[in-house]
Amino acid sequence: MRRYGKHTDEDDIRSRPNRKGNRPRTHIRPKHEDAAEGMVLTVDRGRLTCLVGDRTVMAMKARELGRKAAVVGDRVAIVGDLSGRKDTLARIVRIAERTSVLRRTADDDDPYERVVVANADQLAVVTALADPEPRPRLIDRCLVAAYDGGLSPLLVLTKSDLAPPDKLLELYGDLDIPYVVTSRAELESGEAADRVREHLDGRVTAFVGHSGVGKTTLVNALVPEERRRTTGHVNAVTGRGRHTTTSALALPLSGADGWVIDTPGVRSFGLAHVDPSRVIHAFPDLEPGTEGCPRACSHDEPDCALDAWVAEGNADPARLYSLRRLLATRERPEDD
Ligand SMILES: Nc1nc2c(ncn2[C@@H]2O[C@H](COP(=O)(O)OP(=O)(O)OP(=O)(O)O)[C@@H](O)[C@H]2O)c(=O)[nH]1
Ligand SMILES: [Zn+2]
Repeated sequence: MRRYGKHTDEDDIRSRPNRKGNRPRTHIRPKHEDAAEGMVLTVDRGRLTCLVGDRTVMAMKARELGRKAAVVGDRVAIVGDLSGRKDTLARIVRIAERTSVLRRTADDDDPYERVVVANADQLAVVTALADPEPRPRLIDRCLVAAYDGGLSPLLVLTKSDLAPPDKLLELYGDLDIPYVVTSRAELESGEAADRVREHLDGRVTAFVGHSGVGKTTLVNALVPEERRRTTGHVNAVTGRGRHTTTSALALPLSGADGWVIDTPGVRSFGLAHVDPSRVIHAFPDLEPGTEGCPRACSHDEPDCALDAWVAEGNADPARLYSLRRLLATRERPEDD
């Protein structure tokens, strides 16, 4: 587990202007040097379920954190009652700097981004090949969110017993995204879980998908039996029914080292927050070609230097085409 930058939050506090001219509060504020490290597993109405060592501890955010919200996957410093006993409530006093952030906006006009998951290494985009029909635009939007937030994408194509994956795979071929195709028979034999697991070992993977694609079925095959989720079933971690939570939920991977973060089914994935310059980091073969771009280039406009640079033979035109297709998902309405 990563160490915490001890002074991050204290520095914020110190630099805050002392408007009322009274005693600076920093002198009386405890530094919490004895705080334990934990990871946020789920959030429900301001209550955060955290893993501290091998204990599950309920906590709330300390007032000194201000408006900064802790989300699933956050590494936190936690003080107070860490016994994990019923009806105890610890306090989260620091949130460590995040290595990645999966963000979404409720829709494209919504200026407020929500961090859905912190510190995930990978985003598994689960898509059914049929029933429901694949929605490439939604996949593209998830990929943009992954690239923007610093997660590497993984495509999981389910229900190959109902339709072949070829067309969809062709669409993503130039993006070089790792993928797994699964069927009902492979789910039943355990082979589906085994093949997906190979991509998850040693990593924290957030799973997203439209409702009905088989995400729950798959996640259940990847986590210990007592952690499995079913509709209407009470969740072992939160003690609440599945439908009462809108938060993501981190679950330990069984049979390998890693975490599976299940997220609520998405219908849309707002991208108002996306910065094209962060997306292009995921295209290292194209990035050098942006040197001649105008400032704050969207890389999807007439002055973009990438066209000429690619035409000179510096990179594969198919890659630029794929990048543009992804970037364009930010400008079009979501459901088509
Ligand atoms: N034919 C077929 N059906 C599958 C497969 N995987 C899952 N299903 C079925 O698809 C339906 C939806 O699966 P869920 O796992 O509940 O889907 P979900 O993505 O979690 O959807 P929500 O629960 O609505 O979020 C269920 O009836 C599953 O049995 C598959 O590989 N092939
Ligand atoms: Zn450009």
